[in-house]
Amino acid sequence: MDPNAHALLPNIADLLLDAVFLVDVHGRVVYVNAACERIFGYTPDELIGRSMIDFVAPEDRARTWNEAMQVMAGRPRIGFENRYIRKDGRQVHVMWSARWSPENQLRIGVARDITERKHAQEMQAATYAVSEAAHAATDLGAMYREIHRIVANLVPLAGFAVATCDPKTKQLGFPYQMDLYGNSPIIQEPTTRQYCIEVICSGQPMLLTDAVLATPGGDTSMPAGGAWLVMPLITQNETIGALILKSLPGTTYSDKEKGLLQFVSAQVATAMERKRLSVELLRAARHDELTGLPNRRLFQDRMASALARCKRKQGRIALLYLDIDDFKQVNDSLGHAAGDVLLQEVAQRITHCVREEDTVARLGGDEFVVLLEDVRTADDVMLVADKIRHAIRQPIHVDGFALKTRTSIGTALYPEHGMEAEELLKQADKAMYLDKKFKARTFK
Ligand SMILES: Nc1nc2c(ncn2[C@@H]2O[C@H](COP(=O)(O)OP(=O)(O)OP(=O)(O)O)[C@@H](O)[C@H]2O)c(=O)[nH]1
Repeated sequence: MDPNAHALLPNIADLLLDAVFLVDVHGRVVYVNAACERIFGYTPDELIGRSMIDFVAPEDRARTWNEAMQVMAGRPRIGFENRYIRKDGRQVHVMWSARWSPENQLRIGVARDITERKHAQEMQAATYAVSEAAHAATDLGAMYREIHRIVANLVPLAGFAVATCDPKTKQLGFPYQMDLYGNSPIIQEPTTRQYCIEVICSGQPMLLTDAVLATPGGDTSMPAGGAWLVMPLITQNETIGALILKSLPGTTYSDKEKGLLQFVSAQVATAMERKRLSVELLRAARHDELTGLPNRRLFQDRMASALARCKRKQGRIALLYLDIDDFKQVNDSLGHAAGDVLLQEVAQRITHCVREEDTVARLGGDEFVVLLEDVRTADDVMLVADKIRHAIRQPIHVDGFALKTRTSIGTALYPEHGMEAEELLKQADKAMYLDKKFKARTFK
């Protein structure tokens, strides 16, 4: 090569947009071009003589070391990607082209800053992950946990909370809040509520740079400091809540991170609304609208599961079939709305007479059914039936009238009266009919 041209090489290297490194056999930097400072934030003086691996993000060190060994063994490589920590603490993604120079005993590496591309990929991956979470999560709780995981993969996160606005009451609640170690709660609800309302009203994110939202005494495992970022959850039609992110101690969120989080929040808002709708639809399909009780379909599912459990464990269950006596008269004399109130009150009273694990369902009209789990004797079933009869017999106040209501109840036990749901239901219905007929005859 012309010696003049040779002398120009360092100038040429400094004009390159990619960073050029020469690293010796011990892994120490011996030369860098000007682009290194732009990409890594360190001046050549700050890099030369230092060990290259010290600048690599800790999570990538092992595979970077491995890659360096491969290159030094004479296997040149184009396309190895890893992350470095810039002087300002931010992460930079680079793609390498590297080879070993045996005559100089130096590793020659050219590094391209691919942070922007990675950022775009991250956004795409986050969109996909959020939409996947909305589909895969069985309920809203599972979805919040998954969103926490996705956000923690995108930005450094010490804690995460979700604030949601109830679509009916417009009340703000915190259905999810968790720190790095799985502790909850992490926020002071009254203070956080004020900030969230502000964010929801303005539709603008808010960055709080001290511990204003933290629970007093909470999070003692970490030094104080760090920032709180409150991001509005905006759908096409409205703001449905906020995401609350707590940064790692002593750090805050950069504008770039805020931009990424704003994008992710929009995806999360859409996914949350979709999930909420599907949860509501599922609930509506399995519950009675008037009383909020399980409907026939959900009752059948519960019955099937209870029977399966019983068959496995030789257990016993009972069915109570209830029908309000002369309910038609309430409708006819006081109107349908009054009849509705009576049905709602009856539903409540039956529910209060049984245990939480039992199921009270409305089959339609004035007919209810109770599935009692873990029944010991037939006498126990009679006791529950009497308790319900007594509860319903107490006056029910509707439209200024104290209505005296009675109910007919028929019972059936598994395994005595049948092995399958249908048989048991038929048997309980028949017994209820006999109860009603007996009372009618007695009354006459
Ligand atoms: N208010 C109200 N009434 C309903 C609803 N669904 C069904 N009904 C009415 O409930 C009544 C059911 O009456 P029945 O069970 O046939 O008759 P009953 O007066 O209770 O007589 P017995 O069962 O023989 O004691 C009918 O008048 C239906 O129109 C509802 O959601 N709300």
